[in-house]
Amino acid sequence: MRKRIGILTSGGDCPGLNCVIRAVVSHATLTYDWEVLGIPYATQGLRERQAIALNMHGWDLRGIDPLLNMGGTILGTINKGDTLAHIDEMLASYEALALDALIVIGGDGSLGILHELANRGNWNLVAIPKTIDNDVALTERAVGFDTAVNTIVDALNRLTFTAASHDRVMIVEVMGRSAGHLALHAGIAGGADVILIPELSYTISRLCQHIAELRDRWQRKFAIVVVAEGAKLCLEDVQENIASACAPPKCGRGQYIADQIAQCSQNLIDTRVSVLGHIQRGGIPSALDRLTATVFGKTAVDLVAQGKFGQMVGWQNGEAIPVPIQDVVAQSPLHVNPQGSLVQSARCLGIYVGEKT
Ligand SMILES: Nc1ncnc2c1ncn2[C@@H]1O[C@H](COP(=O)(O)OP(=O)(O)O)[C@@H](O)[C@H]1O
Ligand SMILES: O=P(O)(O)OC[C@H]1O[C@](O)(COP(=O)(O)O)[C@@H](O)[C@@H]1O
Ligand SMILES: [Mg+2]
Repeated sequence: MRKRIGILTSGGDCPGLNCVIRAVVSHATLTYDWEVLGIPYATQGLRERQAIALNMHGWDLRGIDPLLNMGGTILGTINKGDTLAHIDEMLASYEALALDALIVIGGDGSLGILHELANRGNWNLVAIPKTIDNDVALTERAVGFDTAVNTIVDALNRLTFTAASHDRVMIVEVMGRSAGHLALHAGIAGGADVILIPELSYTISRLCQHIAELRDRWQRKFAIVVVAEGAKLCLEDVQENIASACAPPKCGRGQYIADQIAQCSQNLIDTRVSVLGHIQRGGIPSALDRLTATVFGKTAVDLVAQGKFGQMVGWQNGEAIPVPIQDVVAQSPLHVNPQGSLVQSARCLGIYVGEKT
């Protein structure tokens, strides 16, 4: 009998999701002649028993396939809601939709939720990692990360020239509440002077000293500071700043750092803050994200064909390979290695990346 598979996107959106959907539908249809149902809004759509028939030519515009380079997800997604409260409805939907398997595209949080559901319902689940945070374990790539890094680097390129023209310290706040991969990759590639990430706490005095040194020792009158939204102060600074009017989490990390730099320099240093926000989640997927999405989508369909369930498609040593979802969930979120090559290279280039651990 003709197989029927479901596909959904879950968690924060990112560029490249539509490219995964495109690959899954194309391969499932062309190679296996399966029926593919798109489930809108992740677990919410599942709970409401919604499904849209996806076929290879349903979205053609004069032969153009917009899914290759369109940001976001045509299926919609959610990153909030009490999944456990509606577990029975979701389990019943999988049965009612008569799915032979479900392919889910999600980050660390979504995979945890869907893995739990799959266990309870005995579902045939295959997962594909996506996240701009790049914090999914057991894979060297996740869809969306490369595009987000490029978006930040583009912003840093622009900000560098205006910072230099006005001798300003430009503070750029980027996403990453618990993992600093995005800030670290984009900061190094974009020529930042300071990169502050959740994994390596920083002190205000060392930060200000670094900025002062750039000016006094190297005659660099401007500076670029990249700060992850979850960057952490050293414990002693946290105590000292507890009563401050603008201390995280009361105000954003970027503004807090700008205020501290202004204070350290008796307002001699002019600062400006750019919070990149959801700009980092938008845009046309990069070539690398399109390639990753395509290979991941194709491999997920093959895993379904081989009956290899409970697996996530991971990227290791240049190849897409299956890794058990339960191991991924147990080891996620994946943090920056404080002793890793990126942190060491940044330090050797004179970038302040927080205190040594
Ligand atoms: N289907 C869902 N239903 C409810 N909450 C969800 C769902 N998917 C994700 N979330 C919430 O959103 C957060 C981010 O999801 P995640 O899959 O990690 O996305 P991202 O790719 O943005 O990292 C999770 O930690 C979880 O709290
Ligand atoms: O879209 P929202 O709900 O504002 O979420 C913002 C968060 O989503 C992300 O882009 C993706 O990560 P999460 O796994 O936390 O959803 C984070 O970098 C950011 O902190
Ligand atoms: Mg996540």
